[in-house]
Amino acid sequence: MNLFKKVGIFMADVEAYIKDLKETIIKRDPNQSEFQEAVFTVLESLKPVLEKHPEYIKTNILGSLVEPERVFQFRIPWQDDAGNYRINRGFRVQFNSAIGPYKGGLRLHPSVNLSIVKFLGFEQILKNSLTGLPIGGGKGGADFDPKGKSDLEIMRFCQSFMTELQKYIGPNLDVPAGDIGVGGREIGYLYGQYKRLNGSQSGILTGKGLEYGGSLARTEATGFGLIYFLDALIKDQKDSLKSKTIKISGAGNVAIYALQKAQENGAKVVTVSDSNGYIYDPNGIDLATVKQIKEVERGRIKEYADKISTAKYFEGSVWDLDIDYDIALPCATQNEINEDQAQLMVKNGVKYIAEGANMPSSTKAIKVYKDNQIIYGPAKAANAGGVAVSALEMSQNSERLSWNFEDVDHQLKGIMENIYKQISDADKEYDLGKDYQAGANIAGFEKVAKAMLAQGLV
Ligand SMILES: NC(=O)C1=CN([C@@H]2O[C@H](COP(=O)(O)OP(=O)(O)OC[C@H]3O[C@@H](n4cnc5c(N)ncnc54)[C@H](O)[C@@H]3O)[C@@H](O)[C@H]2O)C=CC1
Ligand SMILES: O=C(O)CCC(=O)C(=O)O
Repeated sequence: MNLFKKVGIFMADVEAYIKDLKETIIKRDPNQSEFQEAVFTVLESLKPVLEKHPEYIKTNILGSLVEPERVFQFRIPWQDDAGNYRINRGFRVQFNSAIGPYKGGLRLHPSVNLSIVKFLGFEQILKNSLTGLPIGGGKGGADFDPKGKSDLEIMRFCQSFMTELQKYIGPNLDVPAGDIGVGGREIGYLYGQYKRLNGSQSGILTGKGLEYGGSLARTEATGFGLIYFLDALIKDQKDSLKSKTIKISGAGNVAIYALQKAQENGAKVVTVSDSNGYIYDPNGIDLATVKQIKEVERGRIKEYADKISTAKYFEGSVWDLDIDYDIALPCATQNEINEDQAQLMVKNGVKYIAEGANMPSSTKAIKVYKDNQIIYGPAKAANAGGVAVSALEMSQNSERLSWNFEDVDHQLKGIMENIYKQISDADKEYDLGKDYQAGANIAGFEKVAKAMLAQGLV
C-alpha cells in the first residue's frame, strides 16, 4: 500500500505523470529554456492538485495546457531612415482560450524568440485566470530593438508588424497590448494600421490613447496593481508599507508607477535601473525626474545623476548593490535575479519580494527566498493589474463608454486584493506554508482546468 495514497491516485502516479510530461516537453523543444523553466515550476506546484483530482491525469489536461493552441511566426520587412531594407522576425502565440479571447502583450526587444514568447504566453494563462475576468492567454512580439530608432522608424516597423499580425487577431479572438518596448506610441501606430487595413473601429488592442478608446488608469495599472497586491500581502502579515525601504529595478512603465504608488503609501524607494546600470539615491528617488527622463526625453537612467546631486549612477545590476532594505520589486525583465543576488537579499535583511516583471527571479533564486522565509509574491499574481485593466478597457469599448479614473482604479484595487485572497486561500487549503508561488499556480490553474474539461477535448 502506497503511503501517499489520497483520493484514488498514488503520489507515484503523479510523479510519473509529471516526469513523463517534462521529458515530452524537452524532447519537443529542447532549446526553449525559458519556456521549460516557466512550465516546470508550474508542474511542480500542481502535484497536490493532481493527487486530489485523478480526472486531470486521466484527461491529460496538463498535456493540453503546455501546448499552445496556435503559434504564428512571420517576417517583418521595414525600411530605416538611411533607406536600408531591414528584416525582423515576429511572433504571436495563442496559448489558451478556455476562459476567453487570447489576451497578452507584444514585446519589442532583441532577445525575443519563440521560447520567450511561449514562456510569457504560458504565464499569461494562469495570470489572466487569477484576475477573475474572461480572458485567455496569449503573447507576441518581435526581435526588433527600439533603442535609438527615430519616431518614423518605429512607425514604419509597427505598420509592417501589424500588416501581418492583423490576419490573426480580432476583438473576440485575440486582443494584444503593450509589454517591454511597446507603450502608447507603438500601440497608436499599430492601431492606426489595423484600422487602415480593416476599416473598423474595434477594440483590437488595449493600452490605446485616451482620445481613441483607451482606458484611464491602464498606463498606471501594472505598477499601481503591484503595490495594491503588496499592500494586501503585507497587511496579512500584520505589517505595513509605511517607512519601508524599497529597491526597484527597471525604469519603464511598470517601475515608474510602482515607484509612484509606493511613495504614496509612505515607503522610500532608493533605486531604479535600466539595462546598462542603476541609480542609487539614499534620499529617495525623485519621481518627476524619472518620468521626465524616461517618458518625455526617452533617455538613459544615468542622466538622473546629472540632475539630482544626492544620487549616484553605477554600471551593472541593481541586485549587486549591497545596502540594507526591506522590499525588492523587480520590474525590468526575466531572470534578472540569480542565486547569489538572492543570497545578498537575505544578507541585506529583505523581508518581502513582489514581482512586477515576468519571471524576474531564477528558479534557484526562488529557492533562496523560500529557504530564508522571504515572503514571495510571484509575477503572475503581483503584476496582473495591467492585464486586468486591459480587460476593463475591452468592456468599456464594447459598451462604447469611458469610465472615470477613480472607478477603474477602485476596480483594480479590488481585483488585486481578490488575487491575494485567492492565492492565500489556496496556500491554506493545500497547507503550503505561505508558498504563494504554488498558491498562485494552483488558484490560476483550477479555473482554467474546469473550463477546459467542460468544453470537452480541448
Ligand atoms: N507593461 C505592462 O503592463 C506589463 C509589463 N509586465 C512586465 O514588466 C516588465 C517591464 O515591462 P515594462 O515596464 O512594460 O517595459 P518598459 O519597456 O516600459 O521598461 C522595461 C524596463 O526594463 C529595463 N530593462 C530591460 N531589459 C533589461 C535588462 N536586461 N536588465 C535590466 N533592465 C532591463 C529597461 O531599460 C526599462 O527600464 C517586463 O517583464 C514585462 O513583461 C508585466 C505585466 C504587465
Ligand atoms: O494588458 C495586456 O493585455 C498585456 C499584459 C501583459 O502582457 C502581461 O501581463 O504580461
